[in-house]
Amino acid sequence: MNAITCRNLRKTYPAKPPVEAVRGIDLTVQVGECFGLLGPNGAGKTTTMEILEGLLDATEGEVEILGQLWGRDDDAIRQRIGISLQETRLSDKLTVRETLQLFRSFYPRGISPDEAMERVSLTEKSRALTDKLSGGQRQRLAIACALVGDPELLFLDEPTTGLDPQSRRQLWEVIHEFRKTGRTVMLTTHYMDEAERLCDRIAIVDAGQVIALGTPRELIAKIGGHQVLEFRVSSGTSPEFLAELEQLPAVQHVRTAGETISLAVTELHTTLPALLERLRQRNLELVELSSRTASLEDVFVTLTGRHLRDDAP
Ligand SMILES: Nc1ncnc2c1ncn2[C@@H]1O[C@H](COP(=O)(O)OP(=O)(O)OP(=O)(O)O)[C@@H](O)[C@H]1O
Repeated sequence: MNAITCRNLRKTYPAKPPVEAVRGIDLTVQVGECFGLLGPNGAGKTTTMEILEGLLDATEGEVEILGQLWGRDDDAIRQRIGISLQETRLSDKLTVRETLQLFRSFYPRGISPDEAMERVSLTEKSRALTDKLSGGQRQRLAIACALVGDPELLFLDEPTTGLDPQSRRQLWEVIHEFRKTGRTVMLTTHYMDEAERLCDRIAIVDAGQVIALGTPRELIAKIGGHQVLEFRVSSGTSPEFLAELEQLPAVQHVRTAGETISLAVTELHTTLPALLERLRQRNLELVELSSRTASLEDVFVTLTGRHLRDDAP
């Protein structure tokens, strides 16, 4: 049995012109996996998640959750999943404990509100009204609400968007603890570090389609180079020079962003001396040079020519 199976998922929003938000997505998520949908704003991640969560009807396609079908076994599925939406509206008239008691009342079985608070480290705030919580605490409460029914499968839509680094790490820890019990997590994010850190497998989504699927390592291996060499030269570059770079040993891809040139390389120690020699022959002065390990951001940029986040350099 898989935790999630969907076939040929499509969603077209009625608008003028209609918006094809999801354009034929097939996914299989195994029990115990943490699976991530990674993609830029508007890629169709939330739409896909909401269909998988049973909150939105697909235009086409079928979704099976833990061996049961949306449209046939809805009540049974709802007892087995927990959902944390991109934005959770909590009643500001309720305390943390009351909020969790309310959510607990929706499920015939589950964990106690106290245990849910404990799991997300909110015990000290049990009597605080929800509108007195910080952003990170509110988000942890939203996840506690998703955990209070003791779900087998947890859906998290952009769980850490807008949070400070410390709050993000706290949330990662909550997810990590949940997974220790062998349960499944499906999340969306546009933070590549989050996807790399949390997910066993990732589907990179762009314009309503999966453009790459695999473990973070497999995806990075797909672009050919595990290292990225970035540099700038003083006097600009020419198309001939860029073409020459592609011929350097161990270079898989050449990319430019403004004046910065990035080379995806398989063997840094082979490429670097050859690059320096080429610059010397062309009388080009190096102004900046750095190397780093390739990331999922590099995968996305290589596949689409765009960055995952609008504010990325
Ligand atoms: N109710 C709706 N009516 C019409 N278009 C919609 C509706 N909801 C979403 N869309 C459009 O569908 C596309 C996919 O949106 P979706 O929210 O699924 O993307 P996303 O990847 O989750 O992006 P984000 O990270 O910004 O949430 C976008 O072009 C969006 O504008």
